[in-house]
Amino acid sequence: SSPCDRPVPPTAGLSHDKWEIHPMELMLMEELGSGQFGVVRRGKWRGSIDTAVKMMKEGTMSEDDFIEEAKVMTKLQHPNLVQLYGVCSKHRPIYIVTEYMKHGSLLNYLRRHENTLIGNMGLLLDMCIQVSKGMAYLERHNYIHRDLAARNCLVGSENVVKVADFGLARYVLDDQYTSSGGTKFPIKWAPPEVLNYTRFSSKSDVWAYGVLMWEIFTCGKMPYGRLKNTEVVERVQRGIILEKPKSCAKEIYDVMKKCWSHGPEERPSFRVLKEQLALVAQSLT
Ligand SMILES: CN1CCN(C(=O)c2ccc(Nc3nc(-c4cccc(NC(=O)c5ccc(C(C)(C)C)cc5)c4)cn4ccnc34)cc2)CC1
Repeated sequence: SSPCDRPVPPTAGLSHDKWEIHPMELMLMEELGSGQFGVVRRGKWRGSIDTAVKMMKEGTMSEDDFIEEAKVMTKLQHPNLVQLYGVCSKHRPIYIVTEYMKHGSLLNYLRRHENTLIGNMGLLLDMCIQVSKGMAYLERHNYIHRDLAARNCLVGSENVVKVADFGLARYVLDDQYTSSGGTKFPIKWAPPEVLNYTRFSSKSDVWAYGVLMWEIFTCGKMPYGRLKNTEVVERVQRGIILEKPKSCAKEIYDVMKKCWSHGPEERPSFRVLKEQLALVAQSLT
């Protein structure tokens, strides 16, 4: 009988919680660092797969909501997104298991390699293009990052750059991070509509992407230098934008400026950004 005749047993797909990783299959190795969530360690999954394991400090995130969302996140797959392999949610702290990126955060990579990167506009532009591809994929899937920045991108072998921790911001419990008045809120990557109404969208990700481009072309400088958050909010609302980085071609700065259009609808989509940057890359070769 053809499959459509046979009733599907109600347990189909539930038994293999493919987003659930058995801790016995994970071998934890050296610490990679710690974020506001707790410790992140390198791991081996099923003996051979390199992973990064976030061990979520209790009380830092709404775990049940995240575990539910993880089922969706594991389905988001793209060469420029850090792949979520799954979660270990049957114990505390829960573990978030992703693919491993051996060169760490893009921000640290830019700062560490400033001398070799600063003159290599082609490589810096390629990093921007890689991020725009990952973000265009998220945009196509109506998935908003909410904290796109060089610190939340990672570098792997052969200068591959991937976007990490997309959507994770929604599960952070620390309201110093979640409320726009909080000390940990990423003010310098936020557009006017987020500063005023915390209205997140793929177009607010595009604003943050413009700041990320600025971080890449300054090899990891802090946007707006040492200005206080209140001073940055005031400038952004008055339409004052970041200056052109020294080693950045005018055509590239023109793209950044479009990302910082005051109204979200005036900003290009990631689909358009990706195409515009590919044209700029062609014109520079
Ligand atoms: C030669 N260098 C030596 C030093 N070095 C390293 O030690 C190093 C090497 C590889 C690293 N890789 C990874 N590191 C991490 C990592 C490490 C520390 C902290 C974090 N991030 C977090 O814990 C974190 C991320 C996002 C968030 C928000 C607020 C957005 C929700 C909160 C917390 C990630 C995650 N990864 C996912 C895939 N690969 C990695 C990290 C560091 C880099 C290479």
